[in-house]
Amino acid sequence: MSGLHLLSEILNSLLYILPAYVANASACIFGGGKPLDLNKCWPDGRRLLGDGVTIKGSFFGILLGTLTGFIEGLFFNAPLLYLKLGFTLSLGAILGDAIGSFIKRRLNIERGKPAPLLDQLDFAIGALILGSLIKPIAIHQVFIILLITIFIHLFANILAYSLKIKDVWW
Ligand SMILES: CC(C)=CCC/C(C)=C/CC/C(C)=C/CC/C(C)=C/COC[C@@H](COP(=O)(O)O)OC/C=C(\C)CC/C=C(\C)CC/C=C(\C)CCC=C(C)C
Ligand SMILES: Nc1ccn([C@@H]2O[C@H](COP(=O)(O)OP(=O)(O)OP(=O)(O)O)[C@@H](O)[C@H]2O)c(=O)n1
Ligand SMILES: [Mg+2]
Repeated sequence: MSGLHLLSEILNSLLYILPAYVANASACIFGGGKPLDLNKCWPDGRRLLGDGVTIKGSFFGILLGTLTGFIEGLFFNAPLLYLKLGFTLSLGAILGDAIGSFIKRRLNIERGKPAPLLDQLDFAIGALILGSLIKPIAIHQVFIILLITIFIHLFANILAYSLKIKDVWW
């Protein structure tokens, strides 16, 4: 594979997963308030999801991620396909992040405490599963996305921390 080919594979992968990135970042930027689990606990006595998964964050995450997909679709001349893709990627990102929080609570990891790899990849895995129902991608692109997401997520979180949008840098 030539360098140029690799670069275009990476750019294509980033364009594919972009709505999920916007969904995750928007949930963080516009989130807060009433938790999605409505303060309910699991039989283990701990919260179902915790205070880090909110109704407002989930709503704006899905809305702005879907809008991002639609805007991409205008460029690619397939607005309806990308609207659907944007929606499934965003819903998958928010669900994946919520499942990540569910797993963290079951492992007795408090809200906001780190769970390496799970924190970086939960939303991307959720997005890839639902997004591929609308527009499947090759397996090597899945690996490119997962690998790059680890670094972009870390970078975005450090940026969000320095902008005081997040309390921790992971
Ligand atoms: C465009 C529309 C319709 C709306 C814009 C929505 C919006 C407000 C977007 C914000 C994007 C942005 C520039 C964010 C800056 C970074 C920041 C403050 C992020 C806060 O995110 C925190 C973190 C929370 O994660 P956690 O809950 O799991 O702990 O979210 C992680 C964020 C990301 C993984 C992605 C952030 C990155 C982007 C949104 C843009 C990345 C862009 C590229 C990699 C380049 C795209 C490549 C091509 C070819 C276009
Ligand atoms: N569906 C979501 C996802 C995220 N957020 C917001 O984005 C922040 C960062 O998300 P994340 O790092 O996933 O949450 P944590 O607070 O670290 O909680 P957890 O340990 O459950 O991951 C959350 O605190 C919350 O304010 C939200 O409001 N709604
Ligand atoms: Mg999380």
